[in-house]
Amino acid sequence: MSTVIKGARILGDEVADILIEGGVITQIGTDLNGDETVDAEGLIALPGLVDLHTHLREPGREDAETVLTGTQAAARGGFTCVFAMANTEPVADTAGVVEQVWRLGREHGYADVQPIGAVTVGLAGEHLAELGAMADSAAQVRVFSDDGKCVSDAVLMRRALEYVKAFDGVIAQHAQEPRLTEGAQMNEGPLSGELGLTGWPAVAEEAIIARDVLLAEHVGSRLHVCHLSTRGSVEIVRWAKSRGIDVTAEVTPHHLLLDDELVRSYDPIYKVNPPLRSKDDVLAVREGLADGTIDIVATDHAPHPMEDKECEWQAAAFGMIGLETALSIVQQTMVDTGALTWARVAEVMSANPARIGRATTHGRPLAVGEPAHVVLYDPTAKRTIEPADTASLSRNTPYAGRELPGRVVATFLAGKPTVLEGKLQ
Ligand SMILES: NC(=O)N[C@@H](CC(=O)O)C(=O)O
Repeated sequence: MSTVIKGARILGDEVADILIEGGVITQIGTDLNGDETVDAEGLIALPGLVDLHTHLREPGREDAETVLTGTQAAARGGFTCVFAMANTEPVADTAGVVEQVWRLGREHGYADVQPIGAVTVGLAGEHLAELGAMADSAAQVRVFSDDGKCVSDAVLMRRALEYVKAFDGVIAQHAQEPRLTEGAQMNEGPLSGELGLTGWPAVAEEAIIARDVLLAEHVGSRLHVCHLSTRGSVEIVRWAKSRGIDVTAEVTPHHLLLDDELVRSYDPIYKVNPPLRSKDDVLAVREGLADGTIDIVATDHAPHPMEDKECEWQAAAFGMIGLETALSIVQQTMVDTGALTWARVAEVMSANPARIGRATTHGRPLAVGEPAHVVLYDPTAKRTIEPADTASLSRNTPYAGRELPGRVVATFLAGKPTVLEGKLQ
C-alpha cells in the first residue's frame, strides 16, 4: 500500500508530492502516483509535531483524560509523538507505570507516547525515584520531571542531574520556589493587589532557573526548563546559553498569547501554573522563541473535569487543554506576525522537542528514507473554538468563542493516517 500526498507546500515553501510506502517517505518530487491519493493543494506539510509536555492523566484520573483520548486530541492537533507527564495516580515513578503508559500509546496507535519519569518518589521531593530502572525499561525514559511540583531541594536536584548523565537523560524542571508561591493564585503585580488574589512573583520562577542553570553547569549535565513565563526567565536562559551551559527551555502557546488581564473575569478557565503573566512578559517570551533562546513550544495540555474548573477561583484546579489549538496559536502569535517561518515552526514544534527528549524516530526532516510522520495544515482556514468540539475528555480550553487561524487537515503516523479531512481515523 502506498500513499501519495499531492502538491503540498513543504515547510510552507516549495510545492511537491510526497510518496509514502511502508511507513517511510520513499520519494519527493512531481507527478508521483500511489494506491491512495491525498490532495494537499494549498496545504503546508510539516513533520509530525512532538509535544514534550502533555498530561494524559492515565493511570488514575481517567475521568479527565486517558491515553486514548489524549493521543486522539494530539493527532487532531498534528502531533505524532507526545511526552506524558509523570503526575498520574499512581505517579509514574517506577518502571511498571512508565511501561504501562508507553504500551497503551502503542496499542491505540494515534501518537507515540514517551512517558516522562518522576524525579522523586511520589513527586514528594524527598528521595530520588528509580531513574535508572525507568531508563532501562521498555519505555526507555530519557526525560524526568516532577512537573506540577518543583524539585526545590538543591541537593536532590544536583543528584538527579548527575544521575541521568549515565543514560543521556535530562531533568525537566517545573521552576516554582514553593515558599515564594504559598497559596499563590495569579501573577504578582498591581493587578493581583487590585483583584485581591495572592500573587505569584516572577522571582519564584527565576530564582529556581538561575539556581538550576548553575547546578547544570557545575555537574556538566543537561537541564530543560518547563513552561518559562517571564522576561527575567528568558534573560537567565539567554545568559546561560551564552556561557555554554547545556540548557533548553520551553514556552506554552497560552503564554505566547494570553496575559493576566484575563484574570479580571475571575473565570478559572484562565487559572494555570505558571500563571498568565504581563503583556511585557508575553512580548519577552515571543522574542525569546524567535531568537532561539527558547527552544520549543510545548502545550502543557492539562485536562481537568468541569467540576474542578467551574467553581470559585481559589478552589479551581490549575491548567488548560491545548493540544488541538497549539499550532493555530503559534501561527497567530509567531508566523502571522513575521517572527517565525514555517521551517522554524518545524524546529520548535518537532525537531527540537524530539532531540531534547531523545525520541529518535520523530522530529526528522521531511526527506526520502525518513519515517512518514507528517502533518498537513491549512493556514488560510479560520475556526471559532467550540469547547465541545474536542477529542479530549476535558473541555477546559481558554479559547472558547475565539476565532483562531489555521486547521490541521491530516496527520500521518508512520504513514498511517490518524486524521484525514480534519477527522479522526
Ligand atoms: N500546568 C498546570 O496548570 N497544571 C498541571 C500541573 C501543574 O500545576 O503544573 C496539571 O497537571 O494540571
